[in-house]
Amino acid sequence: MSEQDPILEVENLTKHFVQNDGVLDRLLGADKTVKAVQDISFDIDPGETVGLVGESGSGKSTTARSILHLDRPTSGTVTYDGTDLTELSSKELKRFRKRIQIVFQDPASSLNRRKSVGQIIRQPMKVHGLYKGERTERVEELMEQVGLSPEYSNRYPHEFSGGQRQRVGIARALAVEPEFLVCDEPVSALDVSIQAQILNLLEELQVEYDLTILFIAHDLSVIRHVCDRVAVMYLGEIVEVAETEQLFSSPQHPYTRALLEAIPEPDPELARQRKPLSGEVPSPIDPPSGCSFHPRCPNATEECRSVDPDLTQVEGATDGHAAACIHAETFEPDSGITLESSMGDRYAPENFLHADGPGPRSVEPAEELENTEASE
Ligand SMILES: Nc1ncnc2c1ncn2[C@@H]1O[C@H](COP(=O)(O)OP(=O)(O)OP(=O)(O)O)[C@@H](O)[C@H]1O
Repeated sequence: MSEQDPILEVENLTKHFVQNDGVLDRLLGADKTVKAVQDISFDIDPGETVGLVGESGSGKSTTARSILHLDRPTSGTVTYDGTDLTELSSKELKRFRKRIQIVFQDPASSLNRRKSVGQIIRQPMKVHGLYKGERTERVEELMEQVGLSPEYSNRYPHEFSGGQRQRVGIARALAVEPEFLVCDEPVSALDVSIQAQILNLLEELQVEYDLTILFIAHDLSVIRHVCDRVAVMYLGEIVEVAETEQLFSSPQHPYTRALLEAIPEPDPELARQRKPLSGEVPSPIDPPSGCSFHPRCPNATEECRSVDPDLTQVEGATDGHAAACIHAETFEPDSGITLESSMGDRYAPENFLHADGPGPRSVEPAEELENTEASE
């Protein structure tokens, strides 16, 4: 880890949503509180890529939106480069957003279908009053950087494949030269054959733009080849943090172990030994007592029903490897799960690095469309 000050410091961040099922609930005061994010803390150093991983509903997107203040946090602070974002007015926040941009999961819904891709990429420059008189050239430059031919700038999102639309989403995020990129499941909606290309592209652009990245995913095998450090989220809480290789070689929290077990294993013998996690993430309206993972945990004891381990109290929580589990130290150091032997590791270096050549290439819309499957 770098010895510089963190660029982003998230401290005791909490985001609750108030939900009611209609007018009657409102009148009766029967509002429910969705505890989407519960008192989480973590730092990101300049130039680092930190992964946030967890099942659907664990609070990853809400964390991202709260960091960007697209949703105002209920409590806690988000400090970016020494500025407490919770203190900023809406106008100051708008100015600030030039520095932090987001790439969304689903490029089909996050791009305005009535605008050409050129207009879409140009929009953030207009909002922030940048590149006046040079916007057309900047759009062309960005399209080339993300591997799209500028001659297609007048085409509309539906004329592109899913992978190409995500390239447009990335160009839009980079249009104002941000320092920090939040990538919210940027490849989850894409066909597997396209995922490595987009991850490659992000890796190249990270170097070019000197970016710090918060990378959100539910798939640990994506995280492994993209991130320096990982925070694992369950039901609104961070349950384990570690440098990436450490997390994979000696996961400490039973939930992290379960996520590793969930990675597909082609060898039937090894697949049989896997113990996939049963059940679903409980409702954040009424989370379980004690350790919130205890109802699904294979190692849970009576104590886990009442004791709620606080990650921030665990040694190494800010600069090393820490897990919020009272039994963490009793587990074997090695999980025995080898991703290298698994087809689940489709992002292994030989597949991942420069899967589509040494640099971003210009792709004809039709060419990549042919390579994508019906899922798009
Ligand atoms: N605006 C909202 N109002 C009420 N509840 C919400 C709202 N946004 C999110 N939630 C709830 O908060 C919890 C966390 O959702 P969130 O989208 O952050 O999880 P996630 O880990 O990003 O999952 P996914 O990958 O499915 O998006 C979920 O139970 C979700 O239903």
